[in-house]
Amino acid sequence: MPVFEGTTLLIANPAAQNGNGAAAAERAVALLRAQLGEDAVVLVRTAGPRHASEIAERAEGCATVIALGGDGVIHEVASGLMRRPEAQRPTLGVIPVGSGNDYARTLGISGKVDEACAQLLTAHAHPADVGSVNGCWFVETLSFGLDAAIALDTMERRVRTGRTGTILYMESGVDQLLHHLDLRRYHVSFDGGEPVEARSITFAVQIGPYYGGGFKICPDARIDDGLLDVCIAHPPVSAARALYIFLRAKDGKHVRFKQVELRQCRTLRVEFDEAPPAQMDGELIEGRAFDIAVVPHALNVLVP
Ligand SMILES: Nc1ncnc2c1ncn2[C@@H]1O[C@H](COP(=O)(O)OP(=O)(O)OP(=O)(O)O)[C@@H](O)[C@H]1O
Repeated sequence: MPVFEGTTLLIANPAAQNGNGAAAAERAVALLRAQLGEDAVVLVRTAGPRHASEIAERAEGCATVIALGGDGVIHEVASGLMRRPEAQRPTLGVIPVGSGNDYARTLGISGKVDEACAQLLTAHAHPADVGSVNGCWFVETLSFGLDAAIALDTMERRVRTGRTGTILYMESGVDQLLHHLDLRRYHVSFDGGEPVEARSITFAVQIGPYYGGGFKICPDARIDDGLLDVCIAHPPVSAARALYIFLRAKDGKHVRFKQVELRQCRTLRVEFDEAPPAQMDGELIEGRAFDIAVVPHALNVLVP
């Protein structure tokens, strides 16, 4: 089906970015309707957690579903679409209105609503890989340890301080690095190989290159290569050194440090001694053992 044939469903989180999602949704639906027709775009506002994924899962007869909000609501919409049969899975478009906006950054979609709508209206559908972990889906990032603790800390910090974007992640990162630099012990097996025991500070599994609001943790990750890109930060490292390496990750320059290991795989299993802080696309995931795989080209996504 051509990208904008039939009804386009716009699923918007009015609470995204401290409430900016509400006005962004009104603006986006007006811009999309002006080009596609009054009746061609249906706006549904999410009422709370998991609502976006329920709406996406029921998106009958839509060629395209657009998620408006932060990485959390994009994650929910993509998860709902993944629960549909592959042949009836609409194309996913995103309008980023969040604090991190990492998936939109990967797709090259603007953080400004007007520009994002213009980009989507002339975009084409491109196949994207999706990650699976213990029966859940992720479109950009899954991580354990320090980086996940940072992502989870940002949620509480944003409510408390009202900050968003890179400054929010920087503040949180510095605080976690200086006060919670814990080593996690685990066994990991890549592509069905022998499990190896290791300890690390961070362990990120990526579909796209970004996490944490623009940190290029796996600079070479591509959304369509059928591979998971993994970044592991090994000890020994002091808090000051870890902070220095963390700041270099903003532009992907952390990869030159000997503590940083990058690798690619299609599946991996990681079993921690104790349940670590863990996040997928910025949302909390709980557990001690994680079975992770890539589903190549599982979802079509709109790219400029
Ligand atoms: N109406 C709503 N009121 C409150 N929370 C909602 C509502 N709809 C969805 N949510 C939840 O809000 C959470 C965060 O949403 P979202 O990711 O869109 O914005 P954000 O948190 O501002 O951005 P980011 O994920 O980039 O930090 C999601 O977990 C989602 O389930």
